[in-house]
Amino acid sequence: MIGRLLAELARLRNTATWSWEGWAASWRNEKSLRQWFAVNIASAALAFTLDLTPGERGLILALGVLLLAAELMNTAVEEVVDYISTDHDPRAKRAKDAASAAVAVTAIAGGLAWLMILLG
Ligand SMILES: Nc1ncnc2c1ncn2[C@@H]1O[C@H](COP(=O)(O)OP(=O)(O)OP(=O)(O)O)[C@@H](O)[C@H]1O
Repeated sequence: MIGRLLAELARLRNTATWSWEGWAASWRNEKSLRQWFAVNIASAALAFTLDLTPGERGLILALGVLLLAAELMNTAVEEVVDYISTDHDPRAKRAKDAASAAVAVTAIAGGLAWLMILLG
């Protein structure tokens, strides 16, 4: 029982370490992630400055974090595609463009939430 618990804790620690390594590598190599992070800071600052309800603040913060997650997935897709081949191929384009569109759609969700909150 204790052995299984320790193994599970070690697995969790590894998962956290690898996630941190993924974040750190993406932060170093992806300008877009750093830009979206800056947008998130500005958006969060505004959410805490304006007179919003806790639910509205929560929605803005959660959508901001989801945007960072989408950007990380976009980075993952780009890395995998380039790892498989850097040859030009319509499938590579579709994969990269779909991942990029996922970021755009998530950003639109955040923009819509802000619009609805501000327009009431
Ligand atoms: N191997 C490939 N085959 C076909 N099209 C590709 C390939 N690699 C990239 N593209 C396309 O070329 C365009 C630019 O892609 P690229 O990966 O250079 O973008 P990027 O400017 O580096 O993107 P980001 O700023 O998100 O990192 C996109 O439409 C992408 O789908």
